[in-house]
Amino acid sequence: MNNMARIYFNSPCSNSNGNKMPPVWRWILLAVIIIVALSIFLPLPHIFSFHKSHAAEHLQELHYGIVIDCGSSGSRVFVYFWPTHSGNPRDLLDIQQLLDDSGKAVVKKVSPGLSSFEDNPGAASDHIKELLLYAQKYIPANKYPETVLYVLATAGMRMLPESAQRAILLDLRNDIKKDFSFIAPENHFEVISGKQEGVYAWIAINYVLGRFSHSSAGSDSSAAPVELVHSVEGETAVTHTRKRTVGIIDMGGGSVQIAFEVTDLRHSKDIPRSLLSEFNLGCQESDIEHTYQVYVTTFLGYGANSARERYEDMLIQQSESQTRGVFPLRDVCLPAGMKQSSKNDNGETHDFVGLGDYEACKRAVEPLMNLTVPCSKKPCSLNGVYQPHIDLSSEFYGFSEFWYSAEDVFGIGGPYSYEEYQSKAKEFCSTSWEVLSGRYKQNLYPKADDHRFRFQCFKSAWMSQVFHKGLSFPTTYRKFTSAQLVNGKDVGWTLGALIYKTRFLPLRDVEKLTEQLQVSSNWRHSYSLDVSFMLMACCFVVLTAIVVYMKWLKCCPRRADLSRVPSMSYFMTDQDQIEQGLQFTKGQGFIL
Ligand SMILES: Nc1nc2c(ncn2[C@@H]2O[C@H](COP(=O)(O)OP(=O)(O)OP(=O)(O)O)[C@@H](O)[C@H]2O)c(=O)[nH]1
Repeated sequence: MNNMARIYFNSPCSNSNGNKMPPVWRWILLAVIIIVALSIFLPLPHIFSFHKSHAAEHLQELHYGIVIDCGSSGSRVFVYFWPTHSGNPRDLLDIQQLLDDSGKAVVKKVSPGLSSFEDNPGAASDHIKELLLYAQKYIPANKYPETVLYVLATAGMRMLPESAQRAILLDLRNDIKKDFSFIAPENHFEVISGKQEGVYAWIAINYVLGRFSHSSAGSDSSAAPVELVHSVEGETAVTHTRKRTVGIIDMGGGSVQIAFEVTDLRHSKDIPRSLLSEFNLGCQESDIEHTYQVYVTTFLGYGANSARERYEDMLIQQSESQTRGVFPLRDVCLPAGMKQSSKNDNGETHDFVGLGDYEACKRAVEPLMNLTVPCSKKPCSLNGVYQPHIDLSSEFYGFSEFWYSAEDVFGIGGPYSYEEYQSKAKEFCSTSWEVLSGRYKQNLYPKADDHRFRFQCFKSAWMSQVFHKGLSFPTTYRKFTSAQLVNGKDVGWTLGALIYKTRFLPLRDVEKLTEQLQVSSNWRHSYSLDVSFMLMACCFVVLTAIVVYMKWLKCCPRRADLSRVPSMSYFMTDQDQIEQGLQFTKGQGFIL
């Protein structure tokens, strides 16, 4: 006690005047005012931040989808993901391809194609399971039950008799659900039509290029030219503007698809309904902004591998009629000196020897395009099928064979130039097989597998003829790009299939957002009432406090008097006094 200083707080009113407002009440009054003020202003940011963080959490939740493309040359699995939809009906789902830790797309291919299980359909599911086991490693296990799975087969399966298709699909439907918990009802396993395949490829590229986006945001999308679209709403013709879409040509192993938007109803009237596809990518029924009319057609048997088979059959037939079966057959579409043995559908083996003549090859494959088939309505493309005039100011993208044929061996994938392509192809075909195979062994063509390399000469001639002679693109056309990835994203038709098949998913989020907006506007209304009430209460409390304080002041001594009264006293030891040199009387306080 001796060595310590004690501090006393003396109220100015705690004198001997008989105070009517004890200090404790003053503090209570102050506390009430502070509490009332805090209760009004503190919840605002808190409530808003709660709403914001809740919404952010909701949007960050990821959803997954798996699509397996069962093509004629093999089956390939793709994994996609998307965050919860924004709830804005103008937005489509933001579907992205899943990448692994090294930034590579999660994709796996198994060969041969699903159609090769024609005689053993019970083994088809094992083939697909291998792909699913791979894909599911990249998806969080708790998401399996809400992950959608589509197994979609194309040209290879289309070429099988229906009974064989059914047997294979049945095996998949029965077996896959036993081992995997993905969402995969029966209709998620199907053989899609060529038209669907074309439309899906068209959707995929336009989606990735941002051509379906109706906002001006996004670098590529904002650079897209604007198109006037004439359509009909009810009885009236309307015109609206939106981004110009690009056309596609997709050449697989078995079939070829071409699809492009028809933006003028006057032209679409000329197009047979079977060649026109109208669809709405929006989640709401009368969504004109997302409704597109696309000319789409498919040519089964016009894919590069099927065309090669037809070509070999044609050579065999010609040789049988002309040379009475002299073998090996001389083949202008194989590199000079290359020998090739092929088995036909009857199990017969035929030998071919390459002559390496690219121009002669182009002429030789022409009859396979069936350009002389009567054309009931002009103009026609392959096989007598009507094709409206193509607007050459619009862009086209070429997929699959168009990409592999240009890129794998020639290294010129991307913007297409007729002259460059022809010169590369001519040079390749005419180079002797001995030289070419030497280069191949030195790994100078790392992207090309053995099959691609052997048939590159044929495939490049076929691709060129289909593009220019069959589909009538002039050799001067400069707006064609072969592509596999665009903006780093895979633009295969599987992405388009998922976009199309999940187009109604946002509906739930659109409804949820509308409800939330409703609730939040109600909440804001009731909250503003609360705030008004609280403010009035606060004013009342403050006014009362002022009145009480004024009354209390009257009972207090004047400030001048108070100045003589010690407000805070130190009680110090003798030692303290000496050390601080203060004038101090023992036991008496001093004014601070
Ligand atoms: N370099 C390379 N070539 C490929 C690849 N995938 C397929 N090809 C080749 O491209 C050709 C066409 O293959 P896809 O585009 O997969 O066609 P598909 O799905 O088998 O055929 P469709 O059933 O007609 O759609 C095949 O003959 C293959 O030789 C690949 O990943 N890399």
